[in-house]
Amino acid sequence: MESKLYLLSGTPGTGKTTVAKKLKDNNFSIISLGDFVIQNNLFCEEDKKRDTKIIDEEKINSFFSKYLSNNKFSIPIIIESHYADIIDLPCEIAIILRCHPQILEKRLQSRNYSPEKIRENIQAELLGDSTSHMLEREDLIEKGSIFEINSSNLTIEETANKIAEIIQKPENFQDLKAGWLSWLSDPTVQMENYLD
Ligand SMILES: Nc1ncnc2c1ncn2[C@@H]1O[C@H](COP(=O)(O)OP(=O)(O)OP(=O)(O)O)[C@@H](O)[C@H]1O
Repeated sequence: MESKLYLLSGTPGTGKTTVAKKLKDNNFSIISLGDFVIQNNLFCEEDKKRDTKIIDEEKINSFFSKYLSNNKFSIPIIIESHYADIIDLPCEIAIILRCHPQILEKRLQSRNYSPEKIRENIQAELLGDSTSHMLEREDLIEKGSIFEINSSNLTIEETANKIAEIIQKPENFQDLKAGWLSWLSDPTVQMENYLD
């Protein structure tokens, strides 16, 4: 039997990589899509202005699909990336990590990101871009299997455990179905600090 696929998305800095490392202990294989793309050079062009490379979604999907067929996985696979939604193979569940903008700002500052890059990422989190992208996946919407976790006040371990629990029994987490969280209507978010 083929291994089941799960998607873990969220704005950079929300904790996907850190939490995914913990999930390895819960018997999941982890694939960091960002590393996979770099290792296999799955880019189509360079955005010189933003000093970044543009990913080639078609190439990623065809390469990834071959990679899964050539490597037999015996345990479920979690694909983590802020663009995990682009994976067009059948997936069981998608989970989006969310983080309070003020906490995210501190985390991104500690990465020495430029003020523009921090602002861009916080705006993406404020607007729930990762959730919106995932909600374009009709297959997952039909199954009602897109969830959001607010990890702002959770430890890394608690976040990892919550992910494992959702995967095990999604029916117990109806309250976490995508759309429940909006920073835009949260009075603790100082919107004027982040919007242009
Ligand atoms: N509850 C928490 N869950 C996840 N990360 C946390 C938590 N509390 C603090 N952190 C810290 O936040 C940072 C998250 O960074 P991480 O690289 O895991 O984010 P990411 O979402 O994978 O970012 P990117 O998309 O850029 O890879 C880490 O330094 C981690 O230690």
